[in-house]
Amino acid sequence: MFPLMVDMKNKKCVVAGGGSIALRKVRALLEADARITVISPEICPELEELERKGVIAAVKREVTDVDFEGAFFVVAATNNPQTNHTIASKLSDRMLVNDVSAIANGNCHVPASLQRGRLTLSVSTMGASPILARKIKESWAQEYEEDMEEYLDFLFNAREMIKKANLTPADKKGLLEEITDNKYRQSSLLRKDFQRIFQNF
Ligand SMILES: C[C@@]1(CC(=O)O)c2cc3[nH]c(cc4nc(cc5[nH]c(cc(n2)[C@H]1CCC(=O)O)[C@@](C)(CC(=O)O)[C@@H]5CCC(=O)O)C(CC(=O)O)=C4CCC(=O)O)c(CCC(=O)O)c3CC(=O)O
Ligand SMILES: NC(=O)C1=CN([C@@H]2O[C@H](COP(=O)(O)OP(=O)(O)OC[C@H]3O[C@@H](n4cnc5c(N)ncnc54)[C@H](O)[C@@H]3O)[C@@H](O)[C@H]2O)C=CC1
Repeated sequence: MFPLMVDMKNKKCVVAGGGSIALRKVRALLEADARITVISPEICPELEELERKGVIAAVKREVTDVDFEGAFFVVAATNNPQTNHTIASKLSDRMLVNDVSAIANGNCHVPASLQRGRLTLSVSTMGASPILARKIKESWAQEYEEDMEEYLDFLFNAREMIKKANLTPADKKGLLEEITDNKYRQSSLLRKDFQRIFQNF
């Protein structure tokens, strides 16, 4: 397995199944601005609501092979493991496929993830214990609170300025190291000072 961040923006994603697990994957995909179609004979009220709002497309019937044409990512999330397996085995050589009922069938799976602006923390247990993955994520949530968002924006902007500055590579490296010191995470005053000093550089 190879951990990778994938740009899902406007990518065609097909979710087979309309239950609680399909809903969880759809919500995560919406965070990534994916273009989602849910196909399932029964569709839970929350997914129906998303369809009504025009946020996703939904088709009320069993999946067929043509539904997956041109898809970038497929989630096999029906409550029939055999159906999920059939979908995954047909598609996993051609596109990204996540079989929610068996890790070995697809070619990717969804880790537990925590987002703080530009910071993403993800953990997979390779299916050994999704609950442990969730608990690790929850412990990170204590350690990395909402303030990380602003700090990451600072790091991004400061790094852009450092990269463009007329400095030696060694000095740039020193500054890039310096801004990751915890004091900059803790003090917005120090962050502002750093940026002000650098702007006049
Ligand atoms: C392989 C994988 C495929 C995939 O879904 O991509 C997979 C597979 C399976 N999960 C099952 C069960 C549960 N999964 C959860 C929860 C989560 N599952 C997630 C991911 C993954 N689950 C992938 C591996 C990731 C990894 O190992 O790290 C999380 C991290 C992310 C997410 O789903 O978005 C999310 C935490 C959400 C969060 O972040 O808070 C809970 C607990 C709960 O719901 O609270 C239970 C019940 C307890 C239990 O069974 O352990 C079953 C048995 C189904 C059955 O009994 O029929 C299978 C199938 C099998 O066992 O092969
Ligand atoms: N990966 C994960 O995190 C977890 C995975 N699971 C697995 O996910 C499966 C689904 O769980 P839930 O969403 O809770 O089940 P659910 O019973 O709420 O929903 C299943 C959905 O699949 C649809 N469906 C059935 N046959 C279909 C077909 N041929 N084509 C399209 N849609 C079809 C049903 O209409 C229903 O909407 C479980 O059977 C289990 O194996 C369960 C818990 C966690």
